[in-house]
Amino acid sequence: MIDKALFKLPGLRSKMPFIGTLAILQALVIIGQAFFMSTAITRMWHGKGLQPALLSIGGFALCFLAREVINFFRQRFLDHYAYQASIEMRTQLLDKVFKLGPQVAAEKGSGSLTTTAISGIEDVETYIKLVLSKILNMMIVPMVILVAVIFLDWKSSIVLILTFPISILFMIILGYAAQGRASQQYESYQVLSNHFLDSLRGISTLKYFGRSKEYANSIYHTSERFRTATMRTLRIAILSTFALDFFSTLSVATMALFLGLRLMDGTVTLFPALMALILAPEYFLPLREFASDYHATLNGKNSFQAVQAVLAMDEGLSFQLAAPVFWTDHSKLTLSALTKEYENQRGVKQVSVSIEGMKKVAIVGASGSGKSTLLNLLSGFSNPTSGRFELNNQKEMTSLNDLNWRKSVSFIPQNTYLFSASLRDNLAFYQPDATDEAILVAAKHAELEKLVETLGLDCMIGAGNRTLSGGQMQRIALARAFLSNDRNIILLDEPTAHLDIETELEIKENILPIFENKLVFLATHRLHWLSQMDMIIVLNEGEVKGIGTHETLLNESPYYQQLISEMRG
Ligand SMILES: Nc1ncnc2c1ncn2[C@@H]1O[C@H](COP(=O)(O)OP(=O)(O)OP(=O)(O)O)[C@@H](O)[C@H]1O
Repeated sequence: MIDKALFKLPGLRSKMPFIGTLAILQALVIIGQAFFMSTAITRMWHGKGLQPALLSIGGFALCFLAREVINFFRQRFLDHYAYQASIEMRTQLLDKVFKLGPQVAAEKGSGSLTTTAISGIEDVETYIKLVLSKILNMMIVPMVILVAVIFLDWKSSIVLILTFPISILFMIILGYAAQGRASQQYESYQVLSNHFLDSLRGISTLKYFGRSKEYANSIYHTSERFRTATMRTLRIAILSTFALDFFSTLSVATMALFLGLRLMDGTVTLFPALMALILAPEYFLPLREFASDYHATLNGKNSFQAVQAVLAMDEGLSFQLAAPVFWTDHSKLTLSALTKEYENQRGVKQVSVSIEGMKKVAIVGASGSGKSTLLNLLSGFSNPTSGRFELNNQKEMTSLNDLNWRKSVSFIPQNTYLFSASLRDNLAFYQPDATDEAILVAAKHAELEKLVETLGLDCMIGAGNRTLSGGQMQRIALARAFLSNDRNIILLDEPTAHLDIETELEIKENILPIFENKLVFLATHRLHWLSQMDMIIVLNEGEVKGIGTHETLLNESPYYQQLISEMRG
């Protein structure tokens, strides 16, 4: 029910004594309420009239008020603390997601991450409030009331002592069953979130191929699974509420029966009997209040664990760069036995290569040979499963997932992401302070002159705005790289894949001068790049099949010869 990691929340331990003290105070005013009410009734029962009872009624009203005031302040205090803690947790979560980079979205799913960061954190906020108020109340209030009942009438306290552990035991048994169901519910929620977001992203493709109805059905079935899982959890949660209500009512009734019999026997007087009876429902109240929010507690616990799981993810950094790297003729990057395994075991295996100075390195291989995987490792967007990087023979790193490294590279991925922003901001992505003149020069190099003329730099593009073709998007990615003066390491993943061969050759003329005085990694399927490269890494099923210049590989590597003839078509 309570996750131990919850106690590691900043400031929580120091707040516990205060909330515990409020729970004790609350128990005392409940006893006060019962005392004054029993006194008033007893006095009136003994025919002393209303006058002497008025003082006790006033005392009762005061205790009632004090109880409400304590509740109000405790609630405000908890609301404030839980809100602050959840904001802090959301900030940590987002920080961590940005530090981990795209690999966390690939691993957990963007939909699941988004729901964790939004509704998940809200569930955690409720969870913190519930744990701090209801669970603490459940541990303190019944005990204080029990002591009072023991003093009033120890025989009545036996009923309370016997039924409380039974109720708790019952709750634990149901709790285990509910936990399993709630975990299934949470898993199906994550699947639904990912499935929904993926379908939304691919909606135009689905529509284009006439498969949108099929997907609508698939989302319906996924949400049905989530609904069924939710209903199963709720069934157990409601069962536990019913069971607790039943046990507490039964024990209060049993106590009332025995007290009635003993009152008639004269073995107990009216005042202690009445006060013990008034206190009995209060004894069970914290337990019942907790049971009524049981479902929310389970949701909150699952969300809390999901957040903790992301926060505990390894950033894969054994060493952090102190500043962005400016690549020089003497800089050196060594990859040693670099391996990246996905669940399907593919990726890249044991890649070892050393690159020095302003080299232009091509990565070639058939589709699925691991080109993008290697570029993602070089960009720091994913962590290797094993192996290491060495920078300038001194800094050994288990991953390049380092903010300063990412600030050193321009990365042109296969699919360019356009931000919902102006054309200017999209072009100046790596160089936000670039002047309009510099932006226009970069746009010209990327053959985007006409587009800029037609739309203007202020035109909003990206999600929800003006859409661009695949080729135009890729040219924007190239213009971004052309504009980035401070980053002289460029990674390009099939940079011209969406362009027709004429445009590609035109842009190539502009790209080649920009490659000068830069370290370049270029993954490509196109033959015409290879003769202009200083080094070619040949991959086949994730393994290196050869490293060298175009000429040496042509003479020495039969696999490269075969690949080249396949590329020629
Ligand atoms: N996120 C991932 N999860 C699981 N497997 C993956 C993932 N990314 C790539 N793979 C697998 O790793 C292998 C290498 O993929 P990669 O995208 O690196 O190849 P590629 O040479 O760039 O292919 P292409 O030329 O088609 O872009 C493939 O078998 C692919 O299915």
